[in-house]
Amino acid sequence: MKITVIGSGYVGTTTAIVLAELGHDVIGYDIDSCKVDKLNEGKLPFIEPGLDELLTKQLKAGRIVFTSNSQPAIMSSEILMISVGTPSNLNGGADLTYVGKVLDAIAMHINEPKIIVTKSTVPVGTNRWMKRQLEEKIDTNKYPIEVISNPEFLREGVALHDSLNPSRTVLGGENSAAIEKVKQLYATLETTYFICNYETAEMIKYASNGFLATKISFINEIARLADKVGADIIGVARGMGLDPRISPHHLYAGIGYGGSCFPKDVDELLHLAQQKDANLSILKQVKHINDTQIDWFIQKIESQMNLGGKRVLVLGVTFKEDTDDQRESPGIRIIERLLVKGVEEIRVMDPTVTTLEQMYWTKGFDDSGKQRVKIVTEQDEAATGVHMVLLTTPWPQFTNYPWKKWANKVESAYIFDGRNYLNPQEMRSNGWHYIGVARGEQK
Ligand SMILES: NC(=O)c1ccc[n+]([C@@H]2O[C@H](COP(=O)([O-])OP(=O)(O)OC[C@H]3O[C@@H](n4cnc5c(N)ncnc54)[C@H](O)[C@@H]3O)[C@@H](O)[C@H]2O)c1
Ligand SMILES: O=c1ccn([C@@H]2O[C@H](COP(=O)(O)OP(=O)(O)O[C@H]3O[C@H](CO)[C@@H](O)[C@H](O)[C@H]3O)[C@@H](O)[C@H]2O)c(=O)[nH]1
Repeated sequence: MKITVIGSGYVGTTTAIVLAELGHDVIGYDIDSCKVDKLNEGKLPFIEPGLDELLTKQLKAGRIVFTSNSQPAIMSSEILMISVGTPSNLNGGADLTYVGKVLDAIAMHINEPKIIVTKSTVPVGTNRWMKRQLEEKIDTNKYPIEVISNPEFLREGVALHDSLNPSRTVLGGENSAAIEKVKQLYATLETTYFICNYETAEMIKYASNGFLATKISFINEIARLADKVGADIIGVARGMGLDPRISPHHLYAGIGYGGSCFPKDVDELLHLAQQKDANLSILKQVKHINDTQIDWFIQKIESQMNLGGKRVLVLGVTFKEDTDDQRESPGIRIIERLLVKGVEEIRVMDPTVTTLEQMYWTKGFDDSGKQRVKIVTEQDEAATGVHMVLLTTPWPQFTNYPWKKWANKVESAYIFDGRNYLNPQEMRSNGWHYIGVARGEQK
């Protein structure tokens, strides 16, 4: 089948490449011509393990091409899959500007009947609204259109695995022929289809993210108590997770969830609840716990030493490992907090960052603040003279860092492991004072 994937970001690029891998003819369309040029040269505009090899393979096979020209992108395919961003508005609701622009482009270039598939995460009610918008803009007697909601559940860092092995394929819509056609896109994948109406499909996506965020905030709150009573939160989560009704997944305590999805999707759910006069009291708490988990971690550091005037090595600025995505990253939030606390110098190590310009600042720190931040790429001298090391992203590389050697070069050998990633015994035997998130230190 011929498909145009609109938006070549993390989701759109992955989806386009995977659809090509499934044997379809794919056009990736994005308004960002730099991104498009890169992709046509076989270079990914972001880091996602395994995806670059597949991109090269599919470009060579001629099954995929990228364009920033909307006209051929829309005219060439019967199926148009939307995967543009839906970031948060200031009021917490999702911003549908990009989706609206796509609808305008479709209306402008429509030349045949089309099925519009919504992969972007859009608020409940949006697919129905999209259909109405298109029906207003297009002569649907001449060019009938159908809209199908097909929310995406991939995780960054393992996007290829998740796309090739979907936990489920949710299809929301009103036209069974169009739903059948979308099912054919995935015919060679093993998946369970869940067919429902628009609102149910949209709600499944938000409720799934809300629930996963709830698991994380739940375990983080339990960690705060575990920390006071000397229980090891890793053991607690493992023991809980042995019950298949609980499961061990998304039950790792740390410095809170980040990324472009959980924070924004929890906000949108809360926004919708407010509009509809419903009280999502659990999710309010989930957000609150996540927002304050970094305060809790900073307090833990300050219970050991003052931050003012200290030199700190921060390991990790991406919101999780195996991605270069820093959106809503807890590591960045910690750096911003350290600057406010008056640390003298912050050294940052992250496998995806080599210059300060690559850091995704959120609070608009002035240059004097940023002057206290240095990107370090060489392991050897990274820890020389620092008062503490903070691990903020669980990059596998960090376990192999020269911890023993570093312990002899630091001003004081304190490691605060915000992801419970390192082995406390090993770190202690390497000469470090190890403090994790509720790792069973006796009070
Ligand atoms: N990132 C994830 O892990 C993930 C997973 C599941 C669902 N989602 C959802 O998928 C959507 C996309 O997320 P993302 O992380 O890929 O976003 P992204 O910001 O990485 O990519 C969005 C892309 O859309 C392009 N774009 C914007 N307006 C356009 C237009 N009018 N025409 C064509 N292209 C346009 C942008 O240039 C950008 O390249 C969001 O709704 C998100 O919530 C994301
Ligand atoms: O037990 C856990 C699991 C995750 N995290 C953190 O939570 C955030 C999100 O992690 P993860 O869910 O692995 O990554 P995302 O790529 O944001 O994927 C989520 O958001 C996507 C966008 O909606 C969905 O498609 C996915 O199903 C959903 O897992 C990251 O900061 C993680 O470090 C924890 O703190 N503890």
